[in-house]
Amino acid sequence: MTAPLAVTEHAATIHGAPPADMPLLDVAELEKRFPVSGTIGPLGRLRRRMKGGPVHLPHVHAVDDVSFVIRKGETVGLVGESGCGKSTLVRVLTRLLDPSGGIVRLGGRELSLTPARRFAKDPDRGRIQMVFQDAGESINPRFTAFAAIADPLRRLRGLKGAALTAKVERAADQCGLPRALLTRFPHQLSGGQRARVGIARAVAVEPDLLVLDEPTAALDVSVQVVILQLLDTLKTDLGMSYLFVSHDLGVVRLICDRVLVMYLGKIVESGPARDVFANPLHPYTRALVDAAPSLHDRGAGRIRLQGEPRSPIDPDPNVCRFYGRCPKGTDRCTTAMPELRRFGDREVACHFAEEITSR
Ligand SMILES: Nc1ncnc2c1ncn2[C@@H]1O[C@H](COP(=O)(O)OP(=O)(O)OP(=O)(O)O)[C@@H](O)[C@H]1O
Repeated sequence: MTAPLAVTEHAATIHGAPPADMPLLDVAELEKRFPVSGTIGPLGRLRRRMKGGPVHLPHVHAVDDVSFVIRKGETVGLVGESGCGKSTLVRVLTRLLDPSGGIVRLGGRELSLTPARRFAKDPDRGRIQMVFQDAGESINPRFTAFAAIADPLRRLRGLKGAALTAKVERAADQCGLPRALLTRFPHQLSGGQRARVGIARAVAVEPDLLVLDEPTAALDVSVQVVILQLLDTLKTDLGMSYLFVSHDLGVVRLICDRVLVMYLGKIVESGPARDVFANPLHPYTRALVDAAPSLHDRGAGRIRLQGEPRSPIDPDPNVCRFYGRCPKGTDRCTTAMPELRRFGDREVACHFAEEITSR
């Protein structure tokens, strides 16, 4: 297992010389806001400004001041309820979306300086690849398995002819996809085979970092196990790092070195996955662990907690996002947003973390 690296260590790489042991991925103060639909648009904003009216428009703060690092060879889990911002975060990291602020640095290169549209054709595009939840939906239905795997090799590596075929076949072999299936379309493949195509397509261009957005959620439990084993083998054989997004805390505890717990756009706790789940320090992580389906109920659905989350639209910067749902909440939580603080190899954003750690 890779040694843990705390969330705030990124600071050393933002200001001053990069350390010798530079993280593979360095995310600093990342923000992504979406305008609330039905708002007035750029022209309306201009009109309001000319009339001297308010120009601020409401925004969903989907990712709010998020910082973390991933080291070479590490598997980092990302967990949190639906709507906490996991998909938005990974879409910004993989440069499918532009951030509203902050830095994404991969192997020292600041990816966030390149607009998403331009990055799609960038030679470094292949260094960070994504595997989506449902390969059946993310693969073009008119592409055979061969064409799906060949597509990024053509676009990003400029391969064609025999060299292209050799790379596609190699990726299929690595992912346990029989070559005879390469001529089939997605609807002619089983869920597990489609998942293998999605993974082969991502690893064919030899990325440094694979971002897996619930890669097994659409699969039967028995197939999930086989795909997780495949991912484990590939990681060792190809020397990749993983960011693994999942609702399944059992799987995250099993395969991840570290975990990031996200709530309403913010990281509220991070640390070694086993320790975080065995002894959660943030009341939200505790609630998540308590609400997680047992082994018998695996696949029973997403975790749902009691109570309504606060609104993600222009949240009050002085109020803890978990206030209102938190059993520990007091007036203090409504006047000062708790910052992430370090406790050994853990980081926790709660005013009462000392109380919890000293139990
Ligand atoms: N294009 C968009 N426009 C406006 N709001 C958006 C957009 N995409 C996401 N959001 C909002 O951003 C917040 C985070 O959504 P996101 O899909 O990232 O959460 P999630 O944790 O990935 O959820 P799930 O696990 O259900 O996929 C939500 O409040 C969502 O409604």
